[in-house]
Amino acid sequence: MKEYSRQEVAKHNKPDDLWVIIDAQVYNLTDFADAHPGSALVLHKVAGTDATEQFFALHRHEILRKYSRLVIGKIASESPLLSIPPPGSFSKVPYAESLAILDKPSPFYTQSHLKWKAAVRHFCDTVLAPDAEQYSNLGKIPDKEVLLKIGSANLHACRLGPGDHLKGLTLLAGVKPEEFDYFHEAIAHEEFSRYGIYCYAEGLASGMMIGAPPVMKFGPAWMKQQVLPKLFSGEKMICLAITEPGHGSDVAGIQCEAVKTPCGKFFIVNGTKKWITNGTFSDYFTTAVRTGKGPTGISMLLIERGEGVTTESIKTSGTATAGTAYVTFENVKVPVENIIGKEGGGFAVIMANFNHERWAMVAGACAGARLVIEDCFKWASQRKVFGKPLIEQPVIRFKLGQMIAELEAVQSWYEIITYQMTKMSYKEQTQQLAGPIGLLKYRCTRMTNLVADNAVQIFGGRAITRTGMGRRIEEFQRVNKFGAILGGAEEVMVDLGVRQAMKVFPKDARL
Ligand code: HEM
Repeated sequence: MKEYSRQEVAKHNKPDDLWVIIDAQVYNLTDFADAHPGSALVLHKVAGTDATEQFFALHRHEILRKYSRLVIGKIASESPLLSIPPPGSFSKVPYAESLAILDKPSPFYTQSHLKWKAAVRHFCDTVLAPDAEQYSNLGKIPDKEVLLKIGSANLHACRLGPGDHLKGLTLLAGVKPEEFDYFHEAIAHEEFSRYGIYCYAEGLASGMMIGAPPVMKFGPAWMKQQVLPKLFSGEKMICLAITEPGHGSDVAGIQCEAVKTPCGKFFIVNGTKKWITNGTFSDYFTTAVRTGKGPTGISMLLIERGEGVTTESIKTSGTATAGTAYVTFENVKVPVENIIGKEGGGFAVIMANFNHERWAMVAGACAGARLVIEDCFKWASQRKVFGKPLIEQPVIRFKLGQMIAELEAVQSWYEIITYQMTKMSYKEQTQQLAGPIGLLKYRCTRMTNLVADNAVQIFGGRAITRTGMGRRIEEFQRVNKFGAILGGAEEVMVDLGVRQAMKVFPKDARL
């Protein structure tokens, strides 16, 4: 790279000959100035000077990478201070990584988990990151190629937990299928949520994480053999269709009906489903239908996209990248073999499935909150107000500390529950962890609420601006409420936790 002295750069100080120094690199901005989103005027004012401080006060560092074509050289015998970590590396910002990952002793994480985390992060940094922002901003669903690459790395299957479905698969970092546990899975959820682009992460087949387990755990053999391989490869997509316009957390109120034909070979399905993640681009719908009256009248049915199935994109607070759909089933003919579990046994399937979904949501939410905290720490350290960095203000340190304390508390509880999952069968998890996971999810979304609130106050106006330095904060605070509603509303979660506890409350306990 060509080297210049600072005196040499200083000569290029006019609008038609405009160089600046940013972090020891020399940029020729002459032709760029008129296209500069912050105006040409501000660049004219710093022409020929070192504008490092002004730059970092107003831009995210990624912009330098994006506009690296403007670099014409470097300042002789100076090195850049900013180190852009290579793909797959961990952040050195305090609390930006969970404590266990940073070489602190942990009762849960082994070398296998750490090498897995590094490999999944490398995959996400190199395959997902370039796609993420572009697709999310356009409101497009993730590139099919990306979904296929996730399939080639067997990551779709890994996000569905440990189990027989991993047998014979080659996993990243040489992790053996038999050593893969819920901590490996949790790490995969964390990494997939690390972009601060919620709806993009949702679009990465998160519908599969909730739509495929009923097939895996309760589906008939033919369904597992024919459908699962297509899902794991990324060739086909599946989603979970439970909620309806009139019934959200109140699963017992489901109205979408499936009536058997006189020959007994088919169901005819009629009804609508709302807020179905990935529904706009799914090939299969794991659908809760009413086959009779009362709680035993609910069944789960695998419905393939075809005649009578229509999906419309719902305009949510996020973007269309998540594929959130309004689904209509109109006289859809479904073979009776497509029942998942027993006819009339849908309620149990739904309840068992919710645990895994809620737990995975906590993993993703913790990773998202961590990213926000990292951005806040960086911003508070580099942003100067009233003559000193924001972090010099006790009120800012309090807000940051509050966010960290809340996050680490939730993270610890979620790790303990993850450990319990590694020691329990799926049935035991359903019986014993539904209540604690419900309460954990509630605690988690209260934490993200506080993180969003504090982060907005730390970032100020930039937290309500979709582009620029606070873009991750803006997104986080805009979609934060998704977690408090999806997979069961906060109030329902708390109630579930207490009702489950009441079931095992000792009859002979007295004050
Ligand atoms: C390599 C040099 C530079 C590049 C490639 C660049 C690029 C950009 C881009 C892409 C934005 C839009 C940011 C966004 O909304 O995401 C922006 C905004 C801005 N830039 Fe630059 N810029 C450069 C240097 C500078 C310098 C040296 C200054 C000040 C002296 C400056 C001042 C601003 C201002 C004031 C804004 C508007 C910020 C806001 O809306 O909060 N830029 N720049």
